[in-house]
Amino acid sequence: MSDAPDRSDSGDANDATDVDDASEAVDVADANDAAGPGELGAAETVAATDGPGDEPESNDSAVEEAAKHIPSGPPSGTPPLRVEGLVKRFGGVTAVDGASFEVESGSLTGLIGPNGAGKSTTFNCITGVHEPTAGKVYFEGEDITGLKPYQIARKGLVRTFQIARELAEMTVLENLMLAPQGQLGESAIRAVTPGLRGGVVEEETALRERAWETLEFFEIDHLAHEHAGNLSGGQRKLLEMARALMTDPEMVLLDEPLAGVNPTLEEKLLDRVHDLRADGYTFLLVEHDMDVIMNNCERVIVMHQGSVLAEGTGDEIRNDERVIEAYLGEDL
Ligand SMILES: Nc1ncnc2c1ncn2[C@@H]1O[C@H](COP(=O)(O)OP(=O)(O)OP(=O)(O)O)[C@@H](O)[C@H]1O
Repeated sequence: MSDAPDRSDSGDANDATDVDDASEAVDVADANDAAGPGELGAAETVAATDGPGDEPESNDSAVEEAAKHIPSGPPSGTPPLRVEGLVKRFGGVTAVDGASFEVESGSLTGLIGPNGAGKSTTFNCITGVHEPTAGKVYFEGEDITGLKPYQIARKGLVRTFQIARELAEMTVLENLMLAPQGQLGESAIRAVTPGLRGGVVEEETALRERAWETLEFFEIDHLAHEHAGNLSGGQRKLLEMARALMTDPEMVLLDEPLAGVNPTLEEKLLDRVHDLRADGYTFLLVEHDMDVIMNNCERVIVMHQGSVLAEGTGDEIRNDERVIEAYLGEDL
């Protein structure tokens, strides 16, 4: 592993052979094992961009210029996410039982609750992994209930996914290059066009530049040619977030992004989240570490037994009798 990132694609052709498997993995119901929305339809993209001799058309000044635009940031406006009366039943188990809440634009909102409260199922219903039994999910005012994960991702609402086995066998750069064809946001394309071929640039080139910028933003560019499976737990988390950011989303859902991450990388990851948030991105964060939630989220939603028990600032939540009771004396 070299510290100086090699911007050529040194990954051999075999590295891309599992892409079809990765794409198929998206259909797996268990989100934790599934590849993220970023892989959909990406097979040709990788095949087309990873051949030997396919050197990136580097233009340092353009890349520097582009880096200033990362992240390019979404427009601000009304609450981007609204969940209304969400219900999800699995047979006789009611995992989510009428949850309703809003996430404000540009906020870092925490979603907490005791084990089994319904947080992950809510995430899965919002992002299309599960179809809700009842209720509605609105994104930017649009009803997205029941849409497929890739359709929701295309609208700018993405989540992080654990790096699946197939993706672990690919390099870090390839993982980012798996952003879906035609799904790179227009602002992402604009961000890499200044000075390049008079403004006419192929999406493939934009995708590569975007991948490098994103790696640099997360400070994992030195790992570009490393197989994802060789990364530490914390580096993987950075990669997972980098992959989510590749499509220039407006809102990112983070499901325990700090699990197993050492304090140094945890700080780096949170710093990046705050940077992105300052640029207008909206985050909804599920995290068991209360200190992380209380120190970083300006708003906290507490779920209990499938519905929303309380909402407020960290201090309000910490002192809410109902919340204290729900956690049965656990430290808040
Ligand atoms: N696929 C499923 N089939 C049956 N029951 C499920 C399924 N997924 C979740 N549940 C149940 O739904 C309830 C809510 O689970 P969920 O994972 O959403 O809670 P959570 O708040 O994310 O919990 P944790 O913090 O422990 O991850 C639990 O009782 C769980 O056992």
